[in-house]
Amino acid sequence: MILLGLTGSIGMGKTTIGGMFADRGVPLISADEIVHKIYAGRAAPLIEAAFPGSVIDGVVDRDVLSRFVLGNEDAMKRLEAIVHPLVHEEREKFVESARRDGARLVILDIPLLFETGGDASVDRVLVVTCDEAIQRERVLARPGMTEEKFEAIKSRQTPDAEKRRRADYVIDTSGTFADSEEQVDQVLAQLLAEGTDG
Ligand SMILES: CC(C)(COP(=O)(O)OP(=O)(O)OC[C@H]1O[C@@H](n2cnc3c(N)ncnc32)[C@H](O)[C@@H]1O)[C@@H](O)C(=O)NCCC(=O)NCCS
Ligand SMILES: Nc1ncnc2c1ncn2[C@@H]1O[C@H](COP(=O)(O)OP(=O)(O)OP(=O)(O)O)[C@@H](O)[C@H]1O
Repeated sequence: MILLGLTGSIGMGKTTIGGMFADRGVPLISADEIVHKIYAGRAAPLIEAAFPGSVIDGVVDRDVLSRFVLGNEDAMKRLEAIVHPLVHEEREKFVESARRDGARLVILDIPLLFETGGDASVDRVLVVTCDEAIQRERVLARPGMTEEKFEAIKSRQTPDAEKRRRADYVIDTSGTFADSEEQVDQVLAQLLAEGTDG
């Protein structure tokens, strides 16, 4: 079974590209989705204890939490120390179950793959990229996004050019959705051919 790490900087299209692989039947688990799930569950009491007032009705409020951590490196590190081990556990469970099901390929969508050294525990890395101007336009169009928030997030992410250098596969989402679908088909064909070679 090939473990493919999927990553890319904010707004470059990880989630969209991951969805295209999932549409083609590839099992995929997303770190962001795990975070959403545990913020409504077992992470909530731990986060409330560390960042009082950040949990509302049992669910982590991401806007409140952002105000604690964005631009505050110490606070962000404390948050990550709570969240990342739980994410890791959930991901391991998923990979084991895909292995039991006989999957040939599993995709792990991990925004911070390089930043957390996760690239060492996957077999191949796919980086999703796009033109910087398109990235900015997409991200600033999101509700609640500000220039400061965008810069704070970007400053904690490995630069796109470095990600591309370290990738085994690159998909560029600057074009149309059809262009992206075509690149997904090409990468998938290469991966499955590799898997057959043993
Ligand atoms: C800071 C939080 C509250 C902001 O939530 P919000 O819903 O506004 O944004 P969202 O989660 O969609 O993230 C927006 C962008 O920031 C990136 N990002 C998220 N956390 C981090 C981080 N710790 N360091 C760098 N970039 C990050 C995401 O990958 C994405 O590109 C949230 O991202 C969070 O709780 N992060 C800590 C957990 C974490 O490390 N998650 C990353 C995947 S494990
Ligand atoms: N050709 C394309 N391929 C993929 N996405 C595209 C394309 N054209 C426009 N988009 C848009 O770009 C946006 C990419 O956002 P997406 O959520 O996939 O990025 P992301 O990298 O997962 O972001 P984040 O890091 O914040 O989680 C989506 O709104 C998508 O509709």
